Amino acid sequence: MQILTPQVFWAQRHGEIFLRVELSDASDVDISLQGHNTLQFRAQGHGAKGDNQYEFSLEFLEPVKSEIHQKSTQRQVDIKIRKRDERWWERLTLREKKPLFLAPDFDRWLDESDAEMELKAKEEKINKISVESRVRKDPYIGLKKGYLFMYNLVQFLGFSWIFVNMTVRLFILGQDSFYDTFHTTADMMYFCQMMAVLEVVNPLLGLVKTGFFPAMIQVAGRNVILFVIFGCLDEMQNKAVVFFVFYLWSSIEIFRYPFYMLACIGTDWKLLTWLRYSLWIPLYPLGVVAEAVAVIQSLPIFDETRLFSVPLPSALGHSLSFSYTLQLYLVLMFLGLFINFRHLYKQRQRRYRSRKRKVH
Ligand SMILES: CCCCCCCCCCCCC[C@@H](O)CC(=O)SCCNC(=O)CCNC(=O)[C@H](O)C(C)(C)COP(=O)(O)OP(=O)(O)OC[C@H]1O[C@@H](n2cnc3c(N)ncnc32)[C@H](O)[C@@H]1OP(=O)(O)O
Repeated sequence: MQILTPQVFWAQRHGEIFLRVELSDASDVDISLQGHNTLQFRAQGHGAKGDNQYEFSLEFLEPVKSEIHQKSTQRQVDIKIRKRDERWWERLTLREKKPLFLAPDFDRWLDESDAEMELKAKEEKINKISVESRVRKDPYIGLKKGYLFMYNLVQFLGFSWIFVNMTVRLFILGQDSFYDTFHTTADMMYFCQMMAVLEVVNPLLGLVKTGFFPAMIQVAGRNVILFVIFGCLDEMQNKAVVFFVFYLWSSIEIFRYPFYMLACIGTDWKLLTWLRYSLWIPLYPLGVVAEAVAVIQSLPIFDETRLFSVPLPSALGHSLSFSYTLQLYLVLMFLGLFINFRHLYKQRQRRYRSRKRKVH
């Protein structure tokens, strides 16, 4: 019987070689590896020269792994071989001159960059599945999401009430509304800012990805202004600065909390996301300036009332006014502004960089 060579088509990926042997109804298929890189193929089948014994040998460019996957169908024999080192080969065979029976398999053919993209897509899919399965493993995920959703909803309603109340009063009373902001909205602001302490607790419990430090600066900074400067000094409560501080705080929160609520249910509204990650740019410095004005206005009042002053030994004078602590706090405020401004800038970059990557 005449021994012939079948037509063989090939393609590669970074880790594998695919061979397609054009032999129908193949039987007695014998595929073996000699050394680390020479494949021997022998089979009985129907090829270009009819029913015959067909065989070929291929000496690969680089070593391959010993296990060979083979599948014979009515039309062809498919062979998959793993490369020993996962890298792109510039050709299939050690000899530069390609054997006549060998041709590219255009059904499977990819050039190096396309194969890399395919590899990356596969890796991303595997990562996504492993992240999803990790997430699915958390039995309390529903409870955590439910708690966060409710927390954000309550804060959203609280700050919306303050914002709407102040806006309506501004339209009706004009500038006069500045002076009784505290008396009309303080109870709700106390409630919202006390609840906001949870924003420091949540990252500690691993419920949100927020940094603990930025959240602490934010909550502690506002609560000093609300509970110490406005809350403890009656003289501060009817000043116009209360209006500006409360208005600036609530202007961001009526967008930030609904943004978080949507995040809890896996939804994202482009405009809301943009507002959450952009409004702080003018509002944050304005807020810090308004808070600084409130602190400066309170200094003479603390000096006069001696509230929170620290008694000193008589040799050093009467007592140390709390206004000195507040002067130090003023410096800390601008340091806090810098830290949180940088944090928010990074969050914005991260959000828009990762979104751009998802689009392409
Ligand atoms: C006595 C000691 C005193 C020490 C302090 C001294 C310094 C004081 C200086 C204080 C200056 C304060 C000035 C300030 O009060 C002025 C104003 O506020 S003016 C108004 C403008 N303000 C703002 O715009 C700031 C608003 N606040 C914030 O943005 C946050 O509080 C802040 C911590 C600053 C940043 O937020 P965060 O880090 O959380 O960023 P993200 O929104 O991107 O969230 C990160 C990821 O976590 C998820 N997340 C966060 N929280 C929740 C939640 N409640 N529910 C659900 N999910 C949440 C969020 O979705 C993000 O997830 P992902 O990355 O998957 O998108």
